[in-house]
Amino acid sequence: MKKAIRVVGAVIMNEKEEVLCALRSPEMTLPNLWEFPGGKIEKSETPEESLIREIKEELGCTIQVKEKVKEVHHEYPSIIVNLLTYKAKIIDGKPKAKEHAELKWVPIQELYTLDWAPADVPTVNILLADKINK
Ligand SMILES: Nc1nc2c([nH]c(=O)n2[C@H]2C[C@H](O)[C@@H](COP(=O)(O)OP(=O)(O)OP(=O)(O)O)O2)c(=O)[nH]1
Repeated sequence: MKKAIRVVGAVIMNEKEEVLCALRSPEMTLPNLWEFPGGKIEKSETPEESLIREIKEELGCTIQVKEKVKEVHHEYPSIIVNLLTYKAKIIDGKPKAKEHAELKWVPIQELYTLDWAPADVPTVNILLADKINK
């Protein structure tokens, strides 16, 4: 049976309504695909606590976690990922790519131009739809 993991991802937005997108490095699983920075939820943590910890580890900054965007159940060839995404904003520090190949701020309407990890596509679609309906 495939292993299932619970993962959180941060939709970090700035005052220009750009989203901080992170490129997975060639050495990671799902190499060279864009994702929302974050990672696996540890047993003792709430999703919000995991997200704050992961962002500190991966980007070296502190975030405030806001509302949930989407919960996605995605089956990859060797693993099942339950991805929870939350909106977030940076409250301390400047993001640096400690583990990712690249970070970039992308306007919401251009998010579809990136090559996303498949589990992230529903969240991208919600962000795009919200932008269009505003
Ligand atoms: N952090 C994050 N992971 C995602 C996203 N979308 C997606 O499918 N994933 C997958 C990639 C990984 O298999 C898993 C996240 O675990 P992780 O971030 O702790 O994994 P990792 O790359 O450090 O470790 P590994 O899986 O390479 O062993 O979820 C996303 O938007 N953010």
